[in-house]
Amino acid sequence: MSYSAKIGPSILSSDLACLGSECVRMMECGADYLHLDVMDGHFVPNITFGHPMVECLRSCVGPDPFFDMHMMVSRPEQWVKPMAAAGANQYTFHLESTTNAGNLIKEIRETGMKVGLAIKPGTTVEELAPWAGQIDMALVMTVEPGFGGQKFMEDMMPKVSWLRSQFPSLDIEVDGGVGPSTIHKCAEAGANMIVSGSAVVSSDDPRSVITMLRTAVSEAMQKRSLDR
Ligand SMILES: O=C(CO)[C@@H](O)[C@H](O)COP(=O)(O)O
Ligand SMILES: [Fe+2]
Repeated sequence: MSYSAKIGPSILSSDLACLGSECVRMMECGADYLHLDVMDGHFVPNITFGHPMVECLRSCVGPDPFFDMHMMVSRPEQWVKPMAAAGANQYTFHLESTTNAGNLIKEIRETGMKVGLAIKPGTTVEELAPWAGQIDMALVMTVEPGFGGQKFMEDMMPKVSWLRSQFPSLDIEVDGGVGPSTIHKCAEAGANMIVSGSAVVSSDDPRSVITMLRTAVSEAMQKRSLDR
């Protein structure tokens, strides 16, 4: 097993006027990485921020925190180089947003960033499967992308279980409505990278929530390895 349990707060739910200090706070509370949601108002019905903000966040937090860019945009090809230059570490694009995933994967790799591939709830995991050998991470959305604070879609868990059974060492991320009450489903299905927005950011004790989420994933991983 080459993957590990990692918790990445989504800062979309934080006070957007204080994004830099919110990123620092999340890292101080034990986050393993930061999940940055980029929305263009076209691929999804909401707008967030782009590479100039990412560049500012990078200067604010320093070189170490890993930035997982969740690119909810219609033309993901357009932002690969700007995001790499701004300090992004992983470029996670949506399979639904491109007609040439193979070329995009190559372009992302050429910048030195890692490659993430996301699917919306209506996209089957079989459509993602042909690319699984070429990516670093698969993101199974557990809400319709666009907004934080939505209800977790448990019916996405068979996608995660299937991916884990087919690709035992792939990083598998879940995103949307994940928190203490839904983490066990994700962990049992085999997700190891956990995005959590409102449950972490709005908590009075984000450190405890992050620790709880990581423990749930680690215990499920241990159980899977004993069962084998
Ligand atoms: O990409 C998205 C939404 O489109 C997510 O990253 C959410 O921002 C996560 O927030 P919660 O659902 O955990 O509150
Ligand atoms: Fe996201």
